[in-house]
Amino acid sequence: MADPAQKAYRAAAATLPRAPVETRTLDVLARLWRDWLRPYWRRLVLNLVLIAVVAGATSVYPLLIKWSLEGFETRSLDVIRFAPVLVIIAVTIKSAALYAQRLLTNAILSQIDCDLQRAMYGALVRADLATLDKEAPAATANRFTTDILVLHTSVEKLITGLIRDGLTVFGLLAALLWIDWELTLYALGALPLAAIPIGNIGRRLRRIARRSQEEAGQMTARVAEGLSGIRLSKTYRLEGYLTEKAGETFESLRRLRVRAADQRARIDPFLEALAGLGLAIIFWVIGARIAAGTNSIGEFMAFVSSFLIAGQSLRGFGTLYAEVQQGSAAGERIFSVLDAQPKIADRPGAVALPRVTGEIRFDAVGFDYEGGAAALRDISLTIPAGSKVALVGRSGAGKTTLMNLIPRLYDATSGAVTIDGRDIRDATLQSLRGQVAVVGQDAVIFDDTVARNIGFGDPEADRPAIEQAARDAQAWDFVAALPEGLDTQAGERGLRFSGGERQRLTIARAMLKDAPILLMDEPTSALDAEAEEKVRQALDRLSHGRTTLVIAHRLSTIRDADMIVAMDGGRIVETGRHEELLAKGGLYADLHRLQFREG
Ligand SMILES: Nc1ncnc2c1ncn2[C@@H]1O[C@H](COP(=O)(O)OP(=O)(O)OP(=O)(O)O)[C@@H](O)[C@H]1O
Repeated sequence: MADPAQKAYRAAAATLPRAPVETRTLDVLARLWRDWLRPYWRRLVLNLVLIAVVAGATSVYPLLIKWSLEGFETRSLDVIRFAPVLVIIAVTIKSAALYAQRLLTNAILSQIDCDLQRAMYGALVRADLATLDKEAPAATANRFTTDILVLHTSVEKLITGLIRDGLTVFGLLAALLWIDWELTLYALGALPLAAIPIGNIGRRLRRIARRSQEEAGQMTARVAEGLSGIRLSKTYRLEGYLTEKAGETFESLRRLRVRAADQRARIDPFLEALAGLGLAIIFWVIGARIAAGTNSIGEFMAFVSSFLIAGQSLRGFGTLYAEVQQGSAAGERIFSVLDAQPKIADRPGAVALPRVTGEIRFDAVGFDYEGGAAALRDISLTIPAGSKVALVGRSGAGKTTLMNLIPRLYDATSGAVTIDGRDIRDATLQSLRGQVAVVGQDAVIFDDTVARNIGFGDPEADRPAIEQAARDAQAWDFVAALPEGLDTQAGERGLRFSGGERQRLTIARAMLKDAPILLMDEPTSALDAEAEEKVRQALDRLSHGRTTLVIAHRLSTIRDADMIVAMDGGRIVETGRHEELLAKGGLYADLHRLQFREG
């Protein structure tokens, strides 16, 4: 494994692949509509109808008032009897429609949130490790909450605002044109010019929104990182350091928020000024016309009041525009997750690998991490079927990287890896990974029952097979003692078990998988002597008859290996059995001396 600090640094330094920086807002909206909103078009239409009902009921109020007042004056019995009833009906209709509309909008949008989250999670768990490495997991998780929320809010406002303000603006515009088309053109002549500054503000807002979302991801990552390492941090008295580090991201997020607010705040006054300019033009033209006796004051009043109301709705549009820019930045980040195409996938014509004997060959293999230095160079190595091979070397030598190539967690940059003489890139991923079992230092236990946790090794295994695997892995003694045996919940990250117990559960899982190739990152190095002995027995049993590749941290455990491969700086520097390598006096002998002295 690479140094966690380095990993964290790399994660902090980059993010998941970004969409081409200037994807147009319209493209994002079009995609949102095409792929995510359109399936719900019927409900959306119903939503529009409800918005229209609300608007209709609202416009009935003034009519009702006018009718009632007139009726009251003439003491019309009809009016006196029915006016209150009609008011109640109108209010009831409006309230019901309003409630239904809000509910429906949120039901549609929540459904879309859920669809997007599902798709994003699916894309992420299928993504290549090389892609996932680029962002801290907590920052990626943030896309499921913050980005989704920003998109949700912006689409919600878009749906209601576009209809409400759009209808008002177009209605009033038609009225203005009808009252006096010439004056309308004069008054709105400057409007197209507004597109330039508003467009600029929009672009800036989007950039800021994108950076804010990235920063929010960093913030979540920092908080999560700090809390997950809190035990260690406390013993090193790192509270001050952590608070300061996290404070930096809070601060840069604050700065971005202020900048966004600054840009948003410019839109309203700008449109207000533009409306003022229009009004000045109206005054000027009308003034001239009144002086010439071609217009009356009455015409002037109607025009001006409609113009002012239209101006208000136009400002509503401005706010909406800002909102949409932010939503589209969030949409872009969401889509970039969906678009991360795994490079490690089945080739056309890939065939299912039949059960292998397990001979593994590395043929002049080189590997570079994206943006990193060469991690493996010119590796040529044959691991005979059924043998036990140990990888040793200093930290960072490339042992984990080499192992990761076998189940194609990464693909070699050059050269080839073959199993039973077949290039692993020609086999289907499923059949390849089905033949490889992995037991690592961190025993991964999911928050499910013990039986399920073991059963992941072979989804078709029945209870007796699971029980047998637990016995073979020396896990039965503690599993049987659990309150509900195999059906006991393992708890989050398997926290109810000790390190050694967790290891034995993962060994049981590997037992059940019964794969011909076993990869181990020496899982006993973190255990105490007693736990280690049990795990070791289980591992011996597990590795029996399989091609076993083990990363050895304690050299005492690999004296019996068929071959020891010593690595340094991404290369193999020597291979041989324990005694041979000791006699040779090279890297292995050095490492051995070092451990012996420490021991
Ligand atoms: N995801 C990654 N992205 C970029 N570089 C990486 C990544 N993982 C490892 N490296 C680098 O590749 C080199 C080999 O790392 P690797 O994890 O294979 O070493 P290792 O021998 O397993 O070390 P250790 O014994 O400490 O686990 C190191 O220089 C490491 O920093």
